Amino acid sequence: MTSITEMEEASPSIHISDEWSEAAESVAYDSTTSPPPIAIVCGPKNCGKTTFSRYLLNILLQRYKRVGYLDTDVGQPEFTTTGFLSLTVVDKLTPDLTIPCLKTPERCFFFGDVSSKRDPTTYLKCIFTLYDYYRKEYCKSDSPVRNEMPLVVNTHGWVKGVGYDILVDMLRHIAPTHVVKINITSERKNLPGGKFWLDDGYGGQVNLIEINSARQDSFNRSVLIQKDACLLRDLRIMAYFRQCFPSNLNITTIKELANALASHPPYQVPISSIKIRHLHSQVPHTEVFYSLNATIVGLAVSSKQPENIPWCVGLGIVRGIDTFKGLLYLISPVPLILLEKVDLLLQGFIHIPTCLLQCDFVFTSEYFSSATACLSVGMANYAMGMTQLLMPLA
Ligand SMILES: Nc1ncnc2c1ncn2[C@@H]1O[C@H](COP(=O)(O)OP(=O)(O)OP(=O)(O)O)[C@@H](O)[C@H]1O
Repeated sequence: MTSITEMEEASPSIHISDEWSEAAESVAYDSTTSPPPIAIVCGPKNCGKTTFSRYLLNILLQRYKRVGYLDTDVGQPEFTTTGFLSLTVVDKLTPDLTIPCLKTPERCFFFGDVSSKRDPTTYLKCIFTLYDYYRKEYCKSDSPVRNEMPLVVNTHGWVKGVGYDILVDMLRHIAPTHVVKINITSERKNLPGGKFWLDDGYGGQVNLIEINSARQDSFNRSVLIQKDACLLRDLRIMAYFRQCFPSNLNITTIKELANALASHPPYQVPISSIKIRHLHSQVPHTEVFYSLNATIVGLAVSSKQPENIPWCVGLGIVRGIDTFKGLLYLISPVPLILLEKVDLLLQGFIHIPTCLLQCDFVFTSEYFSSATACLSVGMANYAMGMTQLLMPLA
C-alpha cells in the first residue's frame, strides 16, 4: 500500500503545511468521537477544499479500511463527472493528490447542472438523501463496529447569499463531528467566524477547525491556482466516455476519442421502454426528441415513490433517434447489467464538449422520422456502428 510519504513524493507540487497535517490528524485520531468522524470541509471558492479533502481521505485511510466521500460540489466533483452528486466508498490511497480520478460511486444522483443555483431545493434533497443513505448503511447503531465508516464531505465554494444558506442547511442536516473551515487572505470572501451554522443554545458536540489556504514558502506566497472550470469539466466528460473503450486501446488525443466514439456501436433502446425527464426546463411534447438528440443524458432508475429522486447509474450520449423503428441509440460506458435497470433518461444542462463536436464526432443532423429519413456522413458512421448490434435495454 502506498504510504503518505510516498504519496507526498508523488505529488511534489502539493504543499501540506503543519497546520493542514495537524487538522487532518485531529479529525482522524480524535479520541472524543467514538463513532468514526463525519467531517465537512468548507470555505470560499478555490481555497483548497478539494485538495484538503483528498488529503484527509488519505489520512483517514491509514486508520480505517474505507472512507465515505460525499461530494456536494456539483460543478467539479472529485470522482464523478460534472452534474453528479454522489457518495463514493474509497478503500485505496490516492497516490497523486494532483490528479483527479473517476470512481464508480456507491450511490449518485444526476442533478444535471454545474451549480445548485437553478434548483437549491432539489440539490439539497439529493444531498440529504445521500447522507441519509450513508447513515442507514454505515452508521447503524446495531451494526458491528467494523462496518462503520468515516465520512468526508466536500462542499461548493459558493459561500455568499443563497450559497451560504444552502451550506448552513447542509451543515445542520448532517450535524458533522468536525467542520474544517479554510480561510483565504481576502477576509471578506471567507465564511463568518465561529460555528456560524448553529443557533445559540445548540447542545451538540462539534469540533470546528479553522485553517488557512496553503502557502508555499518563506514569503508566504499562495499556492492557489485559478482553475479553468470549463476546461476541467470538458476533460472530465471526455475521461468518462473514454471508459467506453479498453484502457489498452490507443486513444490519446481528442480527435482519436471523437473518432472512436463515432464508430462505437451504440446500445439500442426501445423508446417505448423509457421515460424522458427534463430537469431544469420544460420542453414541448412535440420537441422532446429534437431536444434529446446529440445530448448527454443521465441514466436513471425511476423510483416506485414518485416523490423520491431517481438514482442514477451513469451518463449516456444520445447518438441518434429513429422514431420510425421506435429506437433511440445510446453510447455509454455503463455495463449492460446496470443499463438493464434504466428506465428513465434525465436531460439537464451538461453538454457534449465542443472540442469533441469539432472533430469527427458527427451526429445525425436530425432524428429519424418516417418523413425525414436522411443520410449524411454522420449517418454512414452511425450505420456502421449498428452492424455490430447490441442488446436492447429491457
Ligand atoms: N496545498 C496545496 N498545495 C498546492 N496546490 C494547492 C494546494 N491547495 C490548493 N492548491 C491548488 O489550488 C487550486 C484550487 O484548489 P482546490 O481545487 O483544492 O480548491 P477548491 O476550494 O476545492 O476549489 P472550488 O471552490 O473551485 O471547488 C488547485 O489548482 C490546487 O491544485
